[in-house]
Amino acid sequence: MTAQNGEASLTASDITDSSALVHGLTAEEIRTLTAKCIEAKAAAYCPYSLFRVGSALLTHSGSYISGANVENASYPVGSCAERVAMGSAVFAGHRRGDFRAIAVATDAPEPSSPCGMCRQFLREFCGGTSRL
Ligand SMILES: O=c1ccn([C@H]2C[C@H](O)[C@@H](CO)O2)c(=O)[nH]1
Ligand SMILES: [Zn+2]
Repeated sequence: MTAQNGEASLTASDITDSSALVHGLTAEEIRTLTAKCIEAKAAAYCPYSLFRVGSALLTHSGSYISGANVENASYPVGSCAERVAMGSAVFAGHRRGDFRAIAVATDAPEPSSPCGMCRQFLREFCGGTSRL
């Protein structure tokens, strides 16, 4: 699930029961994921791109784990928000099969989807059933 909070933005309160059904989550879970990934964006370290990204994971046990992008002067060394969130989750003890959903927020007007490196990184822990 991708959320933006620039213009034409999605906020947690826009989530309806039917949009939640599409993702196989409850409306409350999507609202919380939306709020958490937007909040996480504020912690981004992105002096090079100036593109803030926040991410939030929901585990089957009901935990929410957030991350934001952390850049580096050597650009490829930086990490996307999704990998920061997943790295924190793994550090907290979560493993493959623990994840129900991952949400991503940016300031862009259109939804943004994870890059190839994040897809590979997430695949290690999400299998094929986690919702984006
Ligand atoms: O899904 C995405 C796409 C981009 N970025 C970051 C990487 C870089 O710091 C900045 C610009 O690409 O946004 C993420 O964190 N997640
Ligand atoms: Zn990425």
